[in-house]
Amino acid sequence: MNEDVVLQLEDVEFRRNRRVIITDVNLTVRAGERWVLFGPNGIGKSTAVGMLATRTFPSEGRVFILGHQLGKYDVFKLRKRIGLASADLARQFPPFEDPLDAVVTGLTAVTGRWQDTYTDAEYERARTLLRDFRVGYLEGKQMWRLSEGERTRVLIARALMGDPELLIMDEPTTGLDLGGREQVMRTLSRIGREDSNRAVVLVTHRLEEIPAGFDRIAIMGRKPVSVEDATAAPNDADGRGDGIDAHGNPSAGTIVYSGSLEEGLTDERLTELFGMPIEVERSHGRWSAYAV
Ligand SMILES: Nc1ncnc2c1ncn2[C@@H]1O[C@H](COP(=O)(O)OP(=O)(O)OP(=O)(O)O)[C@@H](O)[C@H]1O
Repeated sequence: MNEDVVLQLEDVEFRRNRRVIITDVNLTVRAGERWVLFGPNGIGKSTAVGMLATRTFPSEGRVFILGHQLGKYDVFKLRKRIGLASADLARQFPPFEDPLDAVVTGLTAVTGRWQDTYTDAEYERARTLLRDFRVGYLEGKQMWRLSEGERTRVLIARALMGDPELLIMDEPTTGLDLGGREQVMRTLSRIGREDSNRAVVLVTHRLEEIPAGFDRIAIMGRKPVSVEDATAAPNDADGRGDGIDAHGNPSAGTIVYSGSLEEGLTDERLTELFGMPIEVERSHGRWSAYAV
């Protein structure tokens, strides 16, 4: 595989309880690229991220991360090279963990300090990161007491702790107030524009939260259900039950577009994706979209 390929998903499918959640997912992310993974609620973005972060395995297809095939290489080694900020990860911290420890353990990718030890310099870096996100005052507190916004900032600081080759952020601005969101956006824009080989994947369902420097997008939508697999819905003129499979589940999510952000975010594509007329706008370098 080409050396600068950081992530490669080949015909990936993920199934649970007889339901196909995502299918036919193909994506290549190279060193230094900044990607947005975009799509409506429940389409499978976090499911895909679970694989990119080595937390779940595909039911079909192959996932390569930093040159290694998922399932055929030690995930603990891989995790040390990946920075992750996600709500799933946030739930894994022991409730009484000191936020400073939650950040410094980003180096070893464990949740919950146990027998691992860190140097003074590493702790100093963790403190600096906390201060960068204006939550230096959280040192000595307990994770379970943090507000959602504080927890988010701790998570991003942790994701950056190991200077990772691959940075994955799943909805990093969830729960933040306006000031907090804009502050995280500033940091993400800095990461987006930094001159480095770091590959970054940012998951969002809000166009307003695409930071500067992110110039590629993978858009997830529903794969059309084949006529044989569709369930007839009572008021459905063509008797297909749009987007509902034979078990009554929504049809699988897939990547319907990947490439340049500017070419991807069109009125037509979002109108089709959300099933209503949408107009996309861009001002002050930021994107937004409204139903018209
Ligand atoms: N382990 C699982 N078992 C069964 N169903 C699952 C599992 N994980 C996810 N799902 C289902 O798969 C679908 C996709 O979920 P996922 O969280 O990946 O979507 P998402 O695009 O991240 O959504 P959101 O934008 O709302 O966070 C949902 O319908 C969810 O209920």
